[in-house]
Amino acid sequence: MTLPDPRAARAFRFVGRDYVDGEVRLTYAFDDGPDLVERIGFPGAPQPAPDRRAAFERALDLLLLVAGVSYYKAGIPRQLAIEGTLPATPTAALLEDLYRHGLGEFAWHNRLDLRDRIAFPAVAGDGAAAPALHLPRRTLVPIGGGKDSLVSVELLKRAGEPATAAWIGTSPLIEACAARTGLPTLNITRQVSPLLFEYNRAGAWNGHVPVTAINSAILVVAAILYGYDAIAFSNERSASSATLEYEGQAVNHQWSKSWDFERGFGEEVAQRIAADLHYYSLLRPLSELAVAERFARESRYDAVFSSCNRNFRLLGPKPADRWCGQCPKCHFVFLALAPFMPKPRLLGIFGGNLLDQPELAPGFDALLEYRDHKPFECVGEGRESRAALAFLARRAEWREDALVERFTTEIRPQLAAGELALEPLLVPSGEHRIPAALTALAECG
Ligand SMILES: CC(=O)N[C@H]1[C@@H](OP(=O)(O)OP(=O)(O)OC[C@H]2O[C@@H](n3ccc(=O)[nH]c3=O)[C@H](O)[C@@H]2O)O[C@H](CO)[C@@H](O)[C@@H]1O[C@H](C)C(=O)N[C@@H](C)C(=O)N[C@@H](CCC(=O)O)C(=O)O
Ligand SMILES: Nc1ncnc2c1ncn2[C@@H]1O[C@H](COP(=O)(O)OP(=O)(O)OP(=O)(O)O)[C@@H](O)[C@H]1O
Repeated sequence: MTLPDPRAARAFRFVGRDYVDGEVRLTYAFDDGPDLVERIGFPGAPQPAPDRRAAFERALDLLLLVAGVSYYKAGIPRQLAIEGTLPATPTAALLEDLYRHGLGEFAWHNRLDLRDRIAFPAVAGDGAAAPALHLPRRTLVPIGGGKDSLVSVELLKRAGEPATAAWIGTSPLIEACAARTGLPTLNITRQVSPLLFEYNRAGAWNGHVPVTAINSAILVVAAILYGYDAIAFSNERSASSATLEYEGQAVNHQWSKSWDFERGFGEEVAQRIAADLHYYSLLRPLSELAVAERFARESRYDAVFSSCNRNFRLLGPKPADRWCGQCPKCHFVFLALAPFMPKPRLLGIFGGNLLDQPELAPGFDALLEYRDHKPFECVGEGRESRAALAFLARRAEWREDALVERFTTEIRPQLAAGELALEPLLVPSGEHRIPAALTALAECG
């Protein structure tokens, strides 16, 4: 059968969603083309309690609309057709923000302008405020296999908060981290429609999607199904900074990890799904360096964690080792941990010294925003990388390594000395939604 070209479609249809035997099915289509069906599996096949049924239905509606971003991007038609319940006006505004900003990197790479293209049909008015569901006091803590969520896990353990380590997908690496936390675990499966991959192979539009928003909407469904009153992500302050500016617009690879998304999504959940379900990020006041400093305080996860996103591909090859050593994430995490860890421990984790490999200079330059923009990856701000390298340049055990020496001789003379201090970047700051009982622990460690 010849596949229709989604780029020629007039409409993207949110066809519907259902929940049967522990599986959510989300269905989409371009015009009258074949259904794209995403499947999300909730182990134990729970049924929502009768008094949570209405909230569950609203959470499914939100998930359908949020997860549609993966499929919409294949064609980006002007018309969005919702065949189930239309969202309230504020929800439509949240979705427009998500699709525009969350697809910002996608649009930049494909030289597309999405600004006037995305409008969600909506019902007027705010709708009724969501009631409280009397959810049990316990937290779902999503884990991604990297350092950030493991810092959150340890904070929640120290605070004595009942928590479950939850992850989406079938990564053995995340599973090993989850087991290492010692917390109860919850593994939610997710199967992206195979038809999307066929569209991709046939030349559909493709690029980055705001995956944290998708994971967030899945976890809202899980919180109502299993009974949790909090979802604690591990998105740091630095995630709100743009990757680059283009025609006056900020393009942020990590947009759905940003404070703007967290605030909007958290309010949406509390106002329209369940008044007592709290969505927040426990690391929001921290920079990437501050998170790295906390992670370095204990070695419990050294042998299992990895921040290298090449491990988490759905298709295609994965690296032979937990750290590929070649990608921006490997470079940044090595650099961010170096000021806070004994060198032999860090080299043991990565299986080598990335700062003593001259061929990696272009990768580190991009992190410093030297002759390049920050990479499209989950990495800290340029000033964090510059401060970390300036710190290492003063340390006897690091200063003779090729890329540290190059920084000292070639790059540092071009930088203002006053902007290279590490300590100010470790100070918590900025807005957050952390519950009062946890704020002091999150901010002071
Ligand atoms: C693992 C990864 O980084 N993948 C990115 C990569 O995808 P690639 O084409 O190399 O392969 P697959 O991951 O196997 O995906 C195959 C195609 O499937 C589609 N797709 C996948 C997942 C999904 O949720 N929706 C989808 O539509 C897509 O068409 C894929 O081509 O490059 C893609 C294009 O730039 C990225 O979109 C893939 O990123 C994944 C969605 C992903 O999970 N990435 C996270 C590791 C990630 O980037 N996290 C960000 C958070 C950003 C945010 O705002 O949430 C971060 O840590 O900064
Ligand atoms: N597969 C997943 N399932 C559930 N949550 C995830 C998944 N992947 C990432 N996350 C969550 O999304 C947020 C952003 O992910 P991110 O990759 O920045 O964090 P991380 O893996 O904990 O740390 P690192 O930055 O070192 O990779 C974190 O809260 C993380 O737990």
